[in-house]
Amino acid sequence: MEKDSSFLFGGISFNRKKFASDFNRFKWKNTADLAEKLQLIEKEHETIDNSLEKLEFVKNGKSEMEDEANTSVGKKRKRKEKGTVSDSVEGFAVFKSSKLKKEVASEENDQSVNELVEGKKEYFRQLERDAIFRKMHNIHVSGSNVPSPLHSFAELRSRYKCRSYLLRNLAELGFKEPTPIQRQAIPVLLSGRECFASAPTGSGKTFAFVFPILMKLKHTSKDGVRAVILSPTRELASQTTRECRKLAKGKKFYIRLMTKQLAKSGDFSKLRCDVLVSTPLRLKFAIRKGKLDLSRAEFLVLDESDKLFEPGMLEQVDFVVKACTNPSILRSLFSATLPDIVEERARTIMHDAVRVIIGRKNSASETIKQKLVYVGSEEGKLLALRQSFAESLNPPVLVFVQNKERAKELHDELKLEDIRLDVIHSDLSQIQRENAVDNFRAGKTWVLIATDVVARGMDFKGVNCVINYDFPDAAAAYIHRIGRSGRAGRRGEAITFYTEADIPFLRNIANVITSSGGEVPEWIMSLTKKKWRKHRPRRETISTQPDI
Ligand SMILES: Nc1ncnc2c1ncn2[C@@H]1O[C@H](COP(=O)(O)OP(=O)(O)OP(=O)(O)O)[C@@H](O)[C@H]1O
Repeated sequence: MEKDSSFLFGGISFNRKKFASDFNRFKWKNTADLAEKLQLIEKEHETIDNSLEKLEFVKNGKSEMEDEANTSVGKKRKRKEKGTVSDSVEGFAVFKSSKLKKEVASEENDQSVNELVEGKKEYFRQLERDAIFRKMHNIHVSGSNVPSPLHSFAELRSRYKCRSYLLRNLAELGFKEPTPIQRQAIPVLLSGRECFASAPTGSGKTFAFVFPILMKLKHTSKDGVRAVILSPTRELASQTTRECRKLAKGKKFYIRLMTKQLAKSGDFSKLRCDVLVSTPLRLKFAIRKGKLDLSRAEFLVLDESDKLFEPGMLEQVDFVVKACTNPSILRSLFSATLPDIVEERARTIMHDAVRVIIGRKNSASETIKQKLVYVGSEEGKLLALRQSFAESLNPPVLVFVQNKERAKELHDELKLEDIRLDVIHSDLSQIQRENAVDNFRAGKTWVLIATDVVARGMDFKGVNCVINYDFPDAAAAYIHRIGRSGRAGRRGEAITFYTEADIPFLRNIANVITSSGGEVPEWIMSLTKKKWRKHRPRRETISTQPDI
């Protein structure tokens, strides 16, 4: 396990007045400013180092700071998320200002004390470097002893002895730099720590959990399942399996998708499986029916964890979690939206987990231009959609509706037009759903009408525009739907139609828009925020055809 750590100052409060000079030293505005501060800090180390050597607690080999920090770990979590002065740097300022004034012990030094002092000095430098680096990449962490973030993929070899095949595969995929979530979540998992992670849509969370699994597995399974990844939909499970295979290319890992056939096949006693990707229901079925044994699983990932914790899925997830009985299993939760309630629930099953948040929690990707469009009525929506297609259809476009009935209606309404159109919803067969996804991916379909079955996790490259034909039923649904566009740093667009029925919930979406840098009219911001449960109003039919 790694030695690097930043928990020491996790909970020390910071008096800005008292330590104004220290505070100003760490008050930065931009990346260039940060680099300058880094240099400044390096210079100041000499003075600090000299003083450090004289401290009694260092001589005694006992870290008073650790004790001090341990008493208040977690207190600053809220403040951390706001992205104020980075935690360890802040703590360092406190330490520097208070400890240096303390009594100084005798000048006698022996070699072991020197070594200890050297170790401490390097440790502080590392804390500062980590804090600054995290600040630059908008990474917020909490938890004890958080491993240093990755500066490059090459570091995976020097720090973790990463196998060449993995680095080769990353290069073949065209990945030059780790994304912020990969920079922090990969070291956390590789250090054997459990993890809650939240990062914007399209920011590379899949590889952030797949990579450490493949690295840790090393050899192919002789029997049993070694890693389990749960996804809320079949489409996402299938995509994750494919991504996992891409990264494992050249290595004979057994990476399996729990299909209906496999779930029904019965005898899992001889199953060799390194990574098993499944929806919770299929896995529960397989455990029950086929006596699939997960007792040796070393990893459990709950992808789109907030969705998995919703009623309806929670019971199945709970069943799977309980079936993974290996006491040293590493569990991790990933999602672009991670409500506090999910974290609280998850904490009950996790041990000493590290929390990694990229940017602001529960916000949309900043690369998406978001627009709200008033359409008055259902009829108005159809007119607005036709008009937008006529004026500026820029495929691929995803159109989200409230339910499968409405998906069918809108498809029927538009299918005779000169647009390559398709539809996906849960009433279609597995093959039909797969074809719809494949054709959209391949560019054969220009416009895909969809329910929320493809709202989460699906990585359709280059979706130019997401249209919320029907207003989403929650802020999280909005963030995930529009996140099918603007992925991996690309630009995207999201248009949300709203009618009178949706106005009470407009402010919630407006907040998401403003928190990701967008603008909304003043009158919307002055609406009161309505606490929403699922907003699924009864809507008039889309169909303009007379009933026969
Ligand atoms: N380091 C990287 N450099 C460049 N592209 C990357 C990198 N890591 C992942 N990607 C690409 O970014 C895209 C989005 O990744 P991914 O699907 O993992 O996002 P996500 O964060 O899981 O999104 P969502 O919240 O919607 O599930 C994918 O096409 C993936 O191949």
